[in-house]
Amino acid sequence: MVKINEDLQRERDKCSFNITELTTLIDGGPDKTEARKERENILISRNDDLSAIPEEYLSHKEKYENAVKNSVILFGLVRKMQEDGKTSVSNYRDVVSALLGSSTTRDGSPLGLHYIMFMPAILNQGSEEQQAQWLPRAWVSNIIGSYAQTELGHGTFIRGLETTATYDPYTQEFVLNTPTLTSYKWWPGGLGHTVNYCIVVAQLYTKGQCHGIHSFIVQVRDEETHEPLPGIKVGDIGAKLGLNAVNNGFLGLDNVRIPRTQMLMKHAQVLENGTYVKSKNSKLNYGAMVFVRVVIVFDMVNYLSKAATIAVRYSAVRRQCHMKEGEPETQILDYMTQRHKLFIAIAATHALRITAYQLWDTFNAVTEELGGGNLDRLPELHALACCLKAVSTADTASYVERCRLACGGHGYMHSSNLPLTYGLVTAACTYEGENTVLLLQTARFLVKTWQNVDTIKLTPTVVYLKTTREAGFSGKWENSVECIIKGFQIVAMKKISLSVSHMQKRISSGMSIEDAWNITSVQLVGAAEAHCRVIILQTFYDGINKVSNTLSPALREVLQQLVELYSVYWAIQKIGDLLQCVSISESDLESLHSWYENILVQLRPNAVGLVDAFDIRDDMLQSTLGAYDGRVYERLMEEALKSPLNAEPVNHTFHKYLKPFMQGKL
Ligand SMILES: CCCCCCCCCCCCCCCCCCCCCC(=O)SCCNC(=O)CCNC(=O)[C@H](O)C(C)(C)COP(=O)(O)OP(=O)(O)OC[C@H]1O[C@@H](n2cnc3c(N)ncnc32)[C@H](O)[C@@H]1OP(=O)(O)O
Ligand SMILES: Cc1cc2nc3c(=O)[nH]c(=O)nc-3n(C[C@H](O)[C@H](O)[C@H](O)COP(=O)(O)OP(=O)(O)OC[C@H]3O[C@@H](n4cnc5c(N)ncnc54)[C@H](O)[C@@H]3O)c2cc1C
Repeated sequence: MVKINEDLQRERDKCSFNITELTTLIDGGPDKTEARKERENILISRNDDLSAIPEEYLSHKEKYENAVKNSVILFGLVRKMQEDGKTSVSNYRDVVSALLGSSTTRDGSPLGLHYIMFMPAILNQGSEEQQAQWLPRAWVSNIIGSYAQTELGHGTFIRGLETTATYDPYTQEFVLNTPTLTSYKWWPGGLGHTVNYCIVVAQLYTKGQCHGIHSFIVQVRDEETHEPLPGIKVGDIGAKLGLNAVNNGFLGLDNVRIPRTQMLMKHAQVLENGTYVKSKNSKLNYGAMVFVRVVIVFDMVNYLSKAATIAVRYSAVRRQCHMKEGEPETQILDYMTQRHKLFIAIAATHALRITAYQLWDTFNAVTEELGGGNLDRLPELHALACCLKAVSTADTASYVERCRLACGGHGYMHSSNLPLTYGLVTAACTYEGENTVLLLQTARFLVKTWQNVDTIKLTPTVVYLKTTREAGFSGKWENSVECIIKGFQIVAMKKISLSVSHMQKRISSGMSIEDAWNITSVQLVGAAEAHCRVIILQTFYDGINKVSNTLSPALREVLQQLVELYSVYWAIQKIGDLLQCVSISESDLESLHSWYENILVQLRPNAVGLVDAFDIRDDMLQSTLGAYDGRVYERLMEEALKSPLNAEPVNHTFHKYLKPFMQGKL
């Protein structure tokens, strides 16, 4: 029996609520908790077979080779789960995300894109026949694919992609080319040396006309030998800030021919004679990106809960300085500044989780409507997915970095798992749509909505644009969560309204629409962010209220404290906006700060219980600082001893360089 650190045990003893009750709530029910644990048992059952060398000591090439070995073992387990009927499309998101978040794919997996984008793209954009042809083999990984959209010259502006797919009616084939250096595909995960197929996004030409970008299934390597096929130039793009096991690749195509049936044809088609049949909406071709933006929000929740668990447990174990002379050294968690750094990460994990589920439901509902030919809610889904992807990734990157800093020097160690975690989440600010660009997409939707606010039926997420303008809406400020949400609604409405009026003034004074948009775009990004904050705050508040009656009083109380903490934290962060838009007095401000301090005090005894409830086992957490038993110092030393430098008492460089240098001979 492993001894638990005494401080950590004391924290657990004083937790006021039932930790299992919260874990069950997070998972969505006892059956879901059980299923998750069973999946995790399966995932860690092969841990002994996985390479145990810490990744950070490996070369770029070794990292890749190690990642392939480990990923194959892990995804092999997923295949086994599929065969045993333990996975279905409905729980696939959880299965794959648990796997990608697991210890052995700590720095990403070269097989990830196959599950995250290759298969979803075929599901989303392939006709029924194409799905029947490709998915069965992809599902059991007989073929492995990637998603090749971004090029050396263009990532954001996908209408500007240069790769071409020209239809040849005589052979009924598409001929694919990357005619310039800037048209080389650049970034796709697993493309370097792992996958043998990929979705290539290219400009479609038929009968001499360009019809914009479409997706094609292209085989890049031989299924037996894995050699690149004729006309294919493929390789790894090199070392990156993080995700170094992902094997992101480049791809050049020189007159590569594929059958007509390998253009994904659910929404648009090219007939045998080369006739182009348009999609109902060209943006349906962007469906795979919308799906991934939705799952990224879930992914952020996983990483944030890990970082919070590591930093909170460590802060309970770590003692530094004396708050009062004569008393033992203080647990750093007792410093209010430390709680200020960490508790927001706990609250945000819950806020983002509830919002991610809501977004997932919207995505599924809209996808079903699209299937029936109803495209009405596509713009709202796109606007929602864009801003939630942007804000959840930016916030998570900043909270994870706070958690890392909150662990002092030890947070800088790879073995804490905080640097790698930061590397993973900060990548998400860029991939799948760079965050500023995505916020501008949401702003575009908000501007249009605002311009027609009195004439169109408003969808639920933007109804506040109208209600906030009704007489008496804001009322007198009081320090309550409801009032903060109303305050944020007014801020968002005013930011949108101001951006629109500034743009209109510029246009009236002779500026082009494009220039007016560009000059106003800093405000527009602020408006989109404010809108997103309204959505997260409201969804979190409603989500907790909805389940409140089903909870024990102790858990209800602590969850309400988290909702309060999240709201007050953001009210203080955005106090300038509130002061500008809402009548809030100096004394309101003072009591807002006192309220915040009170919640930090109230939450203190439950901090460790709250992160324990995330129920992340040590095998998944992989952190010297965050393990359940709190043996922080022992683990740090154990990990240090794994450094290859410690394998020999004297390194050969002493004799070769240091000694001659010290003797003045070099
Ligand atoms: C089998 C089950 C499987 C289950 C699997 C389970 C999975 C398990 C999960 C496990 C966890 C894993 C976590 C993830 C890890 C990720 C790994 C890393 C992956 C990274 C991959 C990548 O990184 S892959 C590349 C992504 N690369 C972009 O992301 C480019 C951004 N760039 C744009 O996306 C466009 O370029 C941009 C800006 C919109 C302008 O596009 P554009 O120029 O064509 O459009 P305009 O701006 O002119 O807009 C014209 C009108 O189109 C409207 N509109 C635009 N887009 C629309 C849309 N999508 N839907 C609807 N409407 C749309 C717009 O709102 C306008 O509407 P309106 O006219 O009415 O105002
Ligand atoms: C780790 C990682 C994995 C990836 N995986 C894949 C993959 O599997 N498949 C794939 O196809 N791609 C992948 N990508 C590529 C990714 O999708 C792009 O990098 C991303 O879409 C951003 O595009 P960009 O690099 O062209 O940035 P740019 O668009 O060049 O952005 C640079 C700057 O310009 C600004 N900017 C650009 N356009 C505008 C505008 N219209 N208005 C205002 N500002 C603007 C941006 O805000 C940013 O500050 C990956 C990227 C990373 C980092």
